[in-house]
Amino acid sequence: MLVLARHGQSEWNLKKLFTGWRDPDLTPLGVEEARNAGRWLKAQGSQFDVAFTSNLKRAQNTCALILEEMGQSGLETIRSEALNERDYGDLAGLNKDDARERWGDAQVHEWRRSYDVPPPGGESLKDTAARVLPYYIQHILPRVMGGERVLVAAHGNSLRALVMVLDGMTTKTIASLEIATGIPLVYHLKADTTVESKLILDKDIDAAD
Ligand SMILES: O=C(O)[C@@H](CO)OP(=O)(O)O
Repeated sequence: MLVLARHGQSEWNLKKLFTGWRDPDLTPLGVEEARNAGRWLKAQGSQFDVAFTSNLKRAQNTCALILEEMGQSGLETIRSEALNERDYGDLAGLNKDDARERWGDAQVHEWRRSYDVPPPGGESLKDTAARVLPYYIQHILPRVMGGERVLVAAHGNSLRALVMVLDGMTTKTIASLEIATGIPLVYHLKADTTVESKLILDKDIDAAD
């Protein structure tokens, strides 16, 4: 089992600022989203053998809150900057609405969602994939294929890079993929490492207990 979870809402998500490698913490809502993700996973009967997260605190804290809700605080947790958010370069810290006013909707959308157009001074999704995928193949996938239940708590664009490959999306269809904060994606893989099943663990799942 491989569970991908984007961090809960961050302070800069709330302020609509490009974040990238900057390191804001979760908002109170983000903390609640992370805890809910843990509750839903627990209600589903899931447990983990290892967790991976980035070098940024919004993902690390999301990881810790999920594990805490599952009664698994202290689980082996491996941090790597390979799982960090896309580096937003010169856009980091700018307001997304202000950026649209300055450069236009189409240009800003291209920087945010195209596959291979990098924001000024930053990484395209292709550049992000060039560090996320080797890390996935070398460090995460062997543990999933070894039968371990693996949590990856990371970021919108580092997870888009991974989901693109898992779901067999193209450089065009990836442009419309959005990953919501705090909604776990639960994958089971076949022996050939392709996807057997995918469940989006959202609020429709009954987690009353
Ligand atoms: O600002 C960021 O780092 C990311 C994720 O919040 O934004 P976007 O959705 O624009 O890629």
